Amino acid sequence: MVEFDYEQLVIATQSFSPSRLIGKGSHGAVYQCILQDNQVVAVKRSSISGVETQLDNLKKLENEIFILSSLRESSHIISFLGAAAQDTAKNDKLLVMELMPNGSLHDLLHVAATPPPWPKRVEIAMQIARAVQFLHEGKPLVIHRDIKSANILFDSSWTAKLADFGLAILPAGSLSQATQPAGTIGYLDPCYTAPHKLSTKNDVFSLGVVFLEIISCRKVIDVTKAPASIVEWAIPLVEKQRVMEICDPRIPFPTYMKGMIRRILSVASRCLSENEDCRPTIGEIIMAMETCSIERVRTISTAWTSILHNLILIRRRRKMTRKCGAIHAIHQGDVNSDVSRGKMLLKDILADVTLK
Ligand SMILES: Nc1ncnc2c1ncn2[C@@H]1O[C@H](COP(=O)(O)OP(=O)(O)OP(=O)(O)O)[C@@H](O)[C@H]1O
Repeated sequence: MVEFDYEQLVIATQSFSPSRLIGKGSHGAVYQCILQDNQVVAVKRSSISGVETQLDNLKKLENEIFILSSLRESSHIISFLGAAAQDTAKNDKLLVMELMPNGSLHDLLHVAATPPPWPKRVEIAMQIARAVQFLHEGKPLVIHRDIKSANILFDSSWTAKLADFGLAILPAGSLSQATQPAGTIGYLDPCYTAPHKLSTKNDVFSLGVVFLEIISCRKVIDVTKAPASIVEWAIPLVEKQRVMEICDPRIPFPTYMKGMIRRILSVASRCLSENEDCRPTIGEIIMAMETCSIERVRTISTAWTSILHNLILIRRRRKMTRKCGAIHAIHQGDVNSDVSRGKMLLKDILADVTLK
């Protein structure tokens, strides 16, 4: 793990100046930081209010540093660049990570003026599923415990990456047996009621909620609506096959995407099953989503092949008609016809025949 110099980071964030503040969460604040080599990164510092909460926040940040430093590089997980510790007794720590300049999925869905187009939504859903697959199928196995749209951030090329590993846990570690359930209301698995109920299916539940949020653009808890919970609202509609009512009505729906959206909603409803054993594993989720995109590509490529085939046929027919016209002209000895052109076309025909 790269150890940064704490004092250098203080200078590079202009002493955690409000002008460098990107955002604040319940446990920490993130600042834009310009390193000596002019690289622009993000630095997370734990919140420093109240002695007890300060310790809690520091523990959460230390946990995030520990988890991120145990992971390999992944294109779907925020890149960890290193950490810094204050060398005096003040016990302050900093996490250095890649800067995600395009905000969060939460803001894209609920704050941005223009809703994301359907193909982009499908792409984002796939990228998040891949992030979870990396955690659940990788070594070490990691359970994130706080998958939500606010923790999915976009890099400069609008690739979605999973961030905020403050609550993440390595189930193989001794800590996991004692760790109390945690997460965010609206995304938290109702089955996760005691430490021993920790499982990858907790993340699968949260992923299902995020899928519903991407397709509907509805907030996960919206007290102005009945039912307020996105899960209670959407699942009965999926069960009654009224899936189109869940889709965000603000932008036109391309017909060719219908199958894929249906598939995502059906996967979401399985992720949200009350019985954890009925929920799919992340491998099954990816397989279901990939099968559908392969089917889509196949449909599109079949359509393209038939369009190209028809174009070739039309061109051939036109060419043949012109050639026959020329032969006819030569045979008839029509003085008005361009005999030399006819001869040239005849040469073409002979060349064609030779080639065939
Ligand atoms: N690498 C990053 N690049 C840009 N912005 C980031 C980055 N990491 C976090 N942020 C933003 O900083 C803010 C606070 O970050 P974060 O949510 O991780 O803090 P937290 O206190 O751990 O969160 P929570 O309230 O979920 O516990 C959020 O608005 C988030 O979008």
